[in-house]
Amino acid sequence: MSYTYEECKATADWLMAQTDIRPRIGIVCGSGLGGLANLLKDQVVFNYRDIPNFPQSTVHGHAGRLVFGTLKGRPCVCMQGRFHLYEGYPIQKITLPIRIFKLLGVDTVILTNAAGGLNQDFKVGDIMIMKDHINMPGFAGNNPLSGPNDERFGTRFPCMSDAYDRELQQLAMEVGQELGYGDFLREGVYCVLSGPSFETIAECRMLHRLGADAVGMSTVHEVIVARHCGMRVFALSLITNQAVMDYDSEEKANHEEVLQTGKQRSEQLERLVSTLVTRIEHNNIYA
Ligand SMILES: O=P(O)(O)O[C@@H]1C[C@H](O)[C@@H](CO)O1
Ligand SMILES: Nc1nc2[nH]cnc2c(=O)[nH]1
Repeated sequence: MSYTYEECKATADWLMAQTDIRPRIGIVCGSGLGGLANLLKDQVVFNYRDIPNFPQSTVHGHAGRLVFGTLKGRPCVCMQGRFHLYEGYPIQKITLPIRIFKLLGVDTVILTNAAGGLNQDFKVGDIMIMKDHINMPGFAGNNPLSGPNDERFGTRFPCMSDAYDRELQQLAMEVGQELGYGDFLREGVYCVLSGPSFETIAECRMLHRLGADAVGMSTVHEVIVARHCGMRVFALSLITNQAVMDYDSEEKANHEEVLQTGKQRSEQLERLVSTLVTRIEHNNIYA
C-alpha cells in the first residue's frame, strides 16, 4: 500500500496551511525520548489523529503528536512518537511522515531510538551514534521502497553506503565531547528487526557475530526513505538494555526498562541533539 506523491503533497499542504513555520530540520523521537519535542519554542501541535493520511501511535512512550516550533532559533518539526512494523501498519505507511518532512522543506533528519546493546563494551545508558545499519526485514523483502517508484521522490535504486552523514557524525562526536559525554558516547551499527517480541539468546549472539552493535525495531525504514528523497540523516540509539547473550543470565528485556532508561538519559540526549542543531547552523553545512 503506497501513498502517491499527490497524497503526500496533500498532507504537507494541509499542514503548511495551518502554520507559518517552514522547518529545515525534522526530528523523530524514539521510545521514551519524546521530551525532545518539548524543547521546541512557539509550538504548533497537531495530534496524529487530526492529520490526513497519518497513522495513529499505539505504543506506550509514543505520544502521537507532530510538533512544529523552533529549537534555538532553528525551525524544526518533531514527531513525538513514531510508527513500527509490529503495530501492523504497512511499511509505506510507517514511513509516510518522512516524505511529508521532505515536502515541508526539511533537508536534514535527526532520528532517535531505544535499542538493546549487543556490543559487550556498551553499557545501559550509552548513546550510540549510528554509522550504519543492517536491514533484516529488507533481507526478507520488506523494504519501504518496494512498489512503484516515483522519480519525484528519488531514484529506483538508491545508494545506502553513504546513508549516515559522516560530517554530522563527526560534529555530534565533537559536541558530545565538549558536553562531557565522552564516557557514554559510542558509535556503531544498528540492526532492525520487525519486533514486537524481543530477541532470543541465539538471535542476539547471531546478530552480534554479523556485526551489529545494537538491535531495535525502527529507524532503518525511515532512513531509507529519507535518503531516497535526498535528505541528510543523523541517527542516535540510546542503549536502554543489554541484549541477553548468556544462558546463565537472569536478565529479561522489557519495555518498562526501555522507558526507564529513556527517562534517566533524556536530559543529556536532549542537550546533545539541541546543541547539534545549533552547530549545524553555525557550521553552515547545509547542502
Ligand atoms: O521507537 P523505538 O525504536 O525507540 O522503540 C523501541 C523498539 C520498540 O518499539 C520498543 C521496545 O521497548 O522500543
Ligand atoms: N529489538 C529490540 N528492540 C529494542 N528496543 C529497546 N531495546 C530493545 C531490544 O533489546 N531489542
